[in-house]
Amino acid sequence: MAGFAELGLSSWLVEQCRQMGLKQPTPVQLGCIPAILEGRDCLGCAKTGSGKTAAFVLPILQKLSEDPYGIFCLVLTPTRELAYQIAEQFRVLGKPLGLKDCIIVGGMDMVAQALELSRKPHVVIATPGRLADHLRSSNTFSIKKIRFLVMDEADRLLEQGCTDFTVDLEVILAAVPARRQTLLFSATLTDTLRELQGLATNQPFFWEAQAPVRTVEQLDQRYLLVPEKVKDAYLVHLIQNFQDEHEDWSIIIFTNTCKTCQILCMMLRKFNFPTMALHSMMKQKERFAALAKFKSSIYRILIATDVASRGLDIPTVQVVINHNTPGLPKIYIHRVGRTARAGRQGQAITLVTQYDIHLVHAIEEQIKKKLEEFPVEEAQVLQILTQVNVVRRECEIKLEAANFDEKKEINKRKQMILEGKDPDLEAKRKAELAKIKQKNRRFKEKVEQTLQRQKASRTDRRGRPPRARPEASLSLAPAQGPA
Ligand SMILES: Nc1ncnc2c1ncn2[C@@H]1O[C@H](COP(=O)(O)OP(=O)(O)OP(=O)(O)O)[C@@H](O)[C@H]1O
Repeated sequence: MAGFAELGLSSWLVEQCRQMGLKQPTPVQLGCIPAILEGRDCLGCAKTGSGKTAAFVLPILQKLSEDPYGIFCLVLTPTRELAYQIAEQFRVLGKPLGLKDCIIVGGMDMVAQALELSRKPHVVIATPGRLADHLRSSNTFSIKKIRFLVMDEADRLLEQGCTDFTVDLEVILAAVPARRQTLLFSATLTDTLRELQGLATNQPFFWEAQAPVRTVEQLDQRYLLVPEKVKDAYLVHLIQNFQDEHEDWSIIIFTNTCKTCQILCMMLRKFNFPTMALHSMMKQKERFAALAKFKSSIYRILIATDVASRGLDIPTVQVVINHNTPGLPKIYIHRVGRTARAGRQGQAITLVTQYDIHLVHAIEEQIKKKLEEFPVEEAQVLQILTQVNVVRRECEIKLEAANFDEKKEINKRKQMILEGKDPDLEAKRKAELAKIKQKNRRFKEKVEQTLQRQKASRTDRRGRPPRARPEASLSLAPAQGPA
């Protein structure tokens, strides 16, 4: 098998790889590095934990060493934590170059960032929102001459999820040169391939790992069917067992909302589990601190929203627990990909309620693998059920007293103001929309009731004696429809 040197990388980079413990290139590196060195655009789709970051960092560093200037490369990524992680890889592998990097993410001091940008770093690693803010408000730096534009987790950057990057990306794409190399990477590129291909037009090279299953082989994937009301007792039971059976352990638990994340963190701490929370309602400094404490194993459990589901590389994580079944298979793929990375073993357990079974089927269909049931002694769970529910309720009350929802509302308003929207006007629009929806729903219900009655009356006329129907006068007159 070809080594890093055979891919066309210079000896100093091969030495950097050796020092970092990267002995042989992974398949995505084997495929993409030569194409990028040739000057082609690249779309790299490979499983989680397969070394996609080095697949773009190494050839960029090589090109930078041949013609060093700033700003040479711009890397966009959807989350702040991921930006820091990518910067770290650039720094370590690019040390002999004296690489200057600059991280531009939200939640950090904008003035300090502007100053750093004006010093022409070689590589800028940014989340789209904050970089677009700088482009709108400052003319002390330029990305007009960049050679490389990288979009890590490219499908997330382009999809219109709860954080929509479209407007910010427009600002950024208008500021970069047309003549550039564009590199797009993700474990789930294929879903948005058509949109992505519009960005990579320079002899694009597409690399996709050929594998029957979309998740890694070393990952043991389980589900646990639990009634909604006893979910938390199962969670506590799972963690307790894992703690009892392993000496060196780390778990990431994913939840669907910031509030659940916060409540569960408080609850697990009451049971003396060393837990840190990570979600978007936390201050950025707290987010970094939480992650650092988890990475250094001071805390063994990280309970997070999907802000941590993509890209984070924490080799010690042995288990991922999905407290809720992800609504999209692609979110599942990224979440469970936080374990079993770089050839290591790992386990993923998804808590499934009776309402989520269809979601599990969708996941299985996408990943092309059946999840197996995780065996649990129900009697043991029942023993702690009341205690867990009482503790959870206490935590909920405590959080309510701390005005968590109110803070969320304030944060939302701040965000709207930053986006140039009027929060009161938005609230009014939302309320009007809700009213119209409610009116529509009522109208639909009335129509359905009327149709049912008409059907019943036809059946009656065909044989049975007619029943008294006082409300049968309801008609389908248009006046009853929504305005
Ligand atoms: N050639 C290699 N040999 C051994 N380990 C490697 C190699 N390349 C990268 N790694 C290691 O593999 C781990 C995962 O790499 P990386 O974070 O780049 O994965 P990824 O493919 O970007 O995953 P995700 O899709 O989750 O973002 C890292 O710890 C990295 O140091």
